[in-house]
Amino acid sequence: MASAHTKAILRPSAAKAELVPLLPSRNAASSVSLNASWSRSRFLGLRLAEVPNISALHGRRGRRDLRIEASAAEGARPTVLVAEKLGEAGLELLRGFANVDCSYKLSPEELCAKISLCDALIVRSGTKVTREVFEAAKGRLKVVGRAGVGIDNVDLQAATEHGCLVVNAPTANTVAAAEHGIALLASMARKVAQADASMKAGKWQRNKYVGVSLVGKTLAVLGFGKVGSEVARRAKGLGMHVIAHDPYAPADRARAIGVELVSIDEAISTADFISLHMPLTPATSKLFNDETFAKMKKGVRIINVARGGVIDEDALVRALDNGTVAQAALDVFTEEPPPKDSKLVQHENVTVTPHLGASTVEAQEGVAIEIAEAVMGALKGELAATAVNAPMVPAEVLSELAPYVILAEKLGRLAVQLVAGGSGIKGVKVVYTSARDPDDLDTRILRAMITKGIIEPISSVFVNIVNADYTAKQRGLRISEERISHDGSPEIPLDSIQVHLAHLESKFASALSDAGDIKVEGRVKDGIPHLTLVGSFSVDVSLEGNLILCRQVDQPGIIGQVGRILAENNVNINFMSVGRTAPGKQAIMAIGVDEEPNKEALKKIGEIPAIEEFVFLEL
Ligand SMILES: NC(=O)C1=CN([C@@H]2O[C@H](COP(=O)(O)OP(=O)(O)OC[C@H]3O[C@@H](n4cnc5c(N)ncnc54)[C@H](O)[C@@H]3O)[C@@H](O)[C@H]2O)C=CC1
Ligand SMILES: O=C(O)C(=O)COP(=O)(O)O
Repeated sequence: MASAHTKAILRPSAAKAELVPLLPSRNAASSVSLNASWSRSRFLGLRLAEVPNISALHGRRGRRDLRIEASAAEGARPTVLVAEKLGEAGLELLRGFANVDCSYKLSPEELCAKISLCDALIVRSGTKVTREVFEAAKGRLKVVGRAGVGIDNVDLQAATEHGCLVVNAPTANTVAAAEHGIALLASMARKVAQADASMKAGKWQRNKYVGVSLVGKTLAVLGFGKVGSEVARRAKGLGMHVIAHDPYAPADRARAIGVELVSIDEAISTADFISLHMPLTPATSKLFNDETFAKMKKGVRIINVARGGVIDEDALVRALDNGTVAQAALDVFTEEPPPKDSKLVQHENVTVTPHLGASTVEAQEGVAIEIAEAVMGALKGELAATAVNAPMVPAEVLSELAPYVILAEKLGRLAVQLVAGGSGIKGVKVVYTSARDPDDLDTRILRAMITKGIIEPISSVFVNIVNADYTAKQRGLRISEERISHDGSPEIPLDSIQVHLAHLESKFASALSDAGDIKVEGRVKDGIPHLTLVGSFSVDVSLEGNLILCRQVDQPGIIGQVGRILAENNVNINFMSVGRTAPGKQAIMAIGVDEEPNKEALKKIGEIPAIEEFVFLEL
């Protein structure tokens, strides 16, 4: 923590002064979420552990949160709780790396009781990973792996607030789900399940089970993502006319398959068959209700292999009873398993399967391997390609930004240590100077690190790339970003990063800019982060070890006096630079030191007559 002295208000006791907490209290409720998005799973991910010091981004809280990486390195294995059946190939991979506890069918209470002993949790759709689970984890749970696509059973907001990464396995069961959709489509049209049950009951009812043909019929695919587009492709092979509705799907992908993207009203009012393939979100919950059924073509047939909650099930029963919907084929239900006396399940025009979309041998092996790799990667400090609640930055971008990531955190740490007691930080402005096109510079990871640098020294929360934006918002910390274009080479991502803390008193008055902000600026030189500006004084000191900033009247001998005091206390100087306004006027001396000087040494530096103020800062 910073210590600060000024000649005017020299307070030796301030050598370990507490910094002012950010406002409002960190317990304040907030509804902010960090870029959680369903479509994120399509982006490339980061491999944090491959970049020096970047693993600190994930799950670090001082020494305690280095635990997972340290434990992997030291042979103390992390513990992975597998709460639902997972393919053997995935379990084998996990066992090579972690202690694997396969405990299926845990009650919510049992899950909460176990979770504080686990570093990772793997689930399918049958386990609700609620806020209570994250709270019960007491900070140990670092990653939740969803062995499948839908993450509506994981409280993403709570995961983000707890800095817990959520990863899924978004691709391995796509074909299985699409094939199941087609299986339900065909078997519903030909009443296969009903005819089968009738024969097994000893009957031979050829007239009762007359079906409808698929060829030439219109199928509306709602949700034209991975599964939806595979269903569309297969339905075209069956000779169907396929249209699709998806507000976010690219038109060229639809065109490539020969599918027309239409409005939801057009889709549901013209289709003979409707197949649902969107996620369950607040926007899609009960999207199919009395009103939507009323707009459908009479006798429409509906297939749902997505999520039960997308349909108002009572409304579907009414639509089946009044003939608006001729048939439905459902793999998913609002409540799973549905109540035994569910009218929907029992309805003679409804074909049901118990959430089997992903249940093929091949898909389950694939999903198990996909999620095991994602979870292991996350535990090693890598951010998986399938992270759902963290910004995705391609590996090559991350590797290029690596020294700037370190610089960003150090500038945040420096700036916050310059704040004088009494004033809470509210506004942070980050200014990036770069020759790059703004679209070609992803600053989210830098912003996360500046946030980490500002918040961690003054609080007990740990900040990582998952919860940085959330934590900042929760604490009332507004972080704005500005770009200044620069004439250098676009090969270099950034020329400089400036961190401004708005209108605060500083322990080191020289750190205030003309605008009255605490201002520090850094650059990367030969791959090493340097501090290059404090307030309006240019300095140049590598950001390693710790830092002493002194302001003095420019005159001979000061460097020698400070150097001698440090040497007498066995404090090694690793870098030194002096920035002055003009010869003989005020100067700032920035001294990089490997060790922390003791109070006595700091006091002696403060007593050098020419030194007007100084501050010791931990990097
Ligand atoms: N029954 C089962 O066992 C399985 C079910 N699923 C479910 O299938 C669904 C689709 O999975 P994927 O295709 O892998 O996901 P995806 O993310 O690739 O596709 C979902 C698509 O839905 C679209 N969408 C979002 N909101 C929409 C709205 N209001 N209207 C229309 N489209 C909207 C998105 O833009 C996206 O293109 C998910 O709900 C998933 O949980 C997936 C695999 C197996
Ligand atoms: O992947 C999905 O979204 C699924 O619905 C599959 O669920 P499951 O893993 O079979 O419980």
